[in-house]
Formats: sequence, C-alpha cells, structure tokens
Amino acid sequence: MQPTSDNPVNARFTDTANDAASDTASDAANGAVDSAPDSPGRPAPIRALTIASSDSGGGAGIQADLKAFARCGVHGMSAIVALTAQNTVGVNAVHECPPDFILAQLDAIFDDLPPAAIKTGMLFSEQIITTVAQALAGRDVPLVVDPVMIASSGAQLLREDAVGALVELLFPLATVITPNLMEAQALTGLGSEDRAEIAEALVAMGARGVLVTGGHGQQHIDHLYADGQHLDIPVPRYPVAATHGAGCTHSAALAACLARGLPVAQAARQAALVAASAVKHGLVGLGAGDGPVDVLDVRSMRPPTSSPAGNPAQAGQLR
Ligand SMILES: Nc1ncnc2c1ncn2[C@@H]1O[C@H](COP(=O)(O)OP(=O)(O)OP(=O)(O)O)[C@@H](O)[C@H]1O
Ligand SMILES: Cc1ncc(CO)c(N)n1
Repeated sequence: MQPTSDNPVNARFTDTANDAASDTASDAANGAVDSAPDSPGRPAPIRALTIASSDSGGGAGIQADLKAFARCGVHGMSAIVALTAQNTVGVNAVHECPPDFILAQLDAIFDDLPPAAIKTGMLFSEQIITTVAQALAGRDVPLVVDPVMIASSGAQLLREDAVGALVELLFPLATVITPNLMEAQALTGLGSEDRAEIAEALVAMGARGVLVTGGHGQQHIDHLYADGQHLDIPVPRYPVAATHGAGCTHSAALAACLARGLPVAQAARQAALVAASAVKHGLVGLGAGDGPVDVLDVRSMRPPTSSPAGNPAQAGQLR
C-alpha cells in the first residue's frame, strides 16, 4: 500500500499493533463496537509528551498536539505551561502556570509514563523556558522544539525578552527545531527565503537539527538540515483557509514518528504528510478567522451505534 496524503501514517507503519489499532478505528467509524476487551496480549502503546500551551479554540497548541499524536498511533501526554483565551480571530488573554506546577506535571509524567519522544510548543516566557530546560536537561529522549512565536491570527506567543532563553537553553537540547519561514528569519535576522542557508545559520546558533517548514513563502518545501545533510521535502500547498494549528500538528507528528523509532529524515517526511492531510481536511468556516486544521477528519467520523454489551437492540436507547 502506498502512503497517500489522506492516509499518511498507517500506510507506512504495518506492525501488528498498528494494524489492530486501525481495525478498531475503522470498526468505530463504521459504527460497530466489539464487546470483548482487546487489551490482553497487546503491547503497551508508544508514548509521546507535549510541553506547550492550551488553545481554548481547540485548533492549535496542546489540543492539536494530542490529536496529531493519536493520528500517528501514539499515546499523548501533556504538560500545560500556559492557557490562552483564544479563538480563530485572536488571543484575548494568556495565563501562565507557576513553575512548580509545571514541574509537578513533568514529574508525574516522568515518574510513571516516561515518553519515547517530547515536543515543546508555545512556552511564552523566560521563566517557563528556564523551568522546562532544567527539567529536560540530561534526559536522553528525542526532543522536537517548535519555536512558536506568532499565531496565524498575528498574536504574540513568545515574549520578546524570552527569545534569548529559547535559543540559549532549549536549542542545544533539541534533536530538531521546527521554525516556520518567518520564525526562522526572525531568529537569524536573515531576510532570505533560502531555507538551506537559514537552517545552517540556526545550527550555528546551537541547534543540532533544523526543519524549516513549508507553509509560507514562494517555495513549497520543508527543508531539513541535520547531521550535516540537507534534505528538501516537497510539500503540497492546498488553497484552504484553515491552517491554524498546522505547525503544531507538524511538530507533534514529527515527535510521534521519532517516538516510533524512525530516523529524523523519515520522520520529517511522515510529518509533512500528516500536516498536509490536516490542512486538506481543515475546518473552513469554523469561526470568523483562519479555521483550524483537522488531523482526524472529524467530519468523516461517527459515534458507535451498537452497545458495548453487544446487544444492538439496546443501542442508542436513553434510560
Ligand atoms: N496550505 C497548506 N497546504 C498543505 N500543507 C500545508 C499548508 N500550510 C501548511 N502546511 C504544512 O504544515 C506544516 C507546517 O507549516 P507552516 O510553515 O505553515 O507552519 P506554521 O506557520 O508554524 O503553522 P501555524 O499556522 O500553526 O502557525 C508544513 O509541513 C507545511 O507544508
Ligand atoms: C496555544 C497555541 N500554541 C501554538 C499556536 C500556534 O499556532 C497557537 N496559536 N496557540
């Protein structure tokens, strides 16, 4: 089966656990639920962690990350560092979590559910970045750092006085950073659209690997520079007015694929397919601004219609 932009992940991962997961997903989509529990004998799921902020509108941030993890067949965990009061039009307010509560979330996760890969998203302030960097230092886990700076609505998601901390404290810990073109230009001070040149400048600033995403500018390519190798990944550019959360979806899918053990270049190709598919199914018209991407294609899904006890006659009856 060839990977397609509609079925980017399951097309490539053909291990037994994943086959079973996609069987269950298609059963659910068809409205049937098997009465037997299916946990015994199946391996524990692969786990990934997002350290990011909540988008109350459900399109970006933690909410996008957890959906992308699920889309990639990975159990998602989250440490929320800030809450945004946000919709498709803008960000009305930001509320930061206290550092000790961020650490409490991370301790709870690392003590019981150690992740196979981690991504960071909107970290907002120097205090949050310092807290997260201290918690991640010395952990031998693949780390994707998405240097989220500006929302598609134009709102500032990283304070100007926090950029230095992001570069100095988090870039050296990252396996790969995933700026979009404008973030890459802002971080380097380069005005060029040459992603290869900008990626080299970002590596010189301390990042091990750089993936400049392809949603903006003239060229429709994600560009990866890692281990001294350049890779252009051609990406589609759908004329869909619903790209809010594309960057979060992309970096979460990249982390999920690293959690699954893929090499960075292959994970980057998969993440591009996942993000493109999410844009293709984007929820145009949801809200007055740029609608959210939809990595799960929720409009094609339905709740189950037969009862868990396996008695279709009881399905859907309210008591
Ligand atoms: N119109 C589109 N059609 C197809 N894929 C897209 C489109 N826009 C973005 N993508 C894909 O989504 C991923 C993230 O791209 P982009 O450069 O837009 O990130 P971003 O600007 O950080 O996103 P966000 O809108 O969440 O801030 C890339 O792989 C990119 O190719
Ligand atoms: C919480 C949050 N994270 C990331 C983005 C970037 O899309 C956003 N708009 N909101």
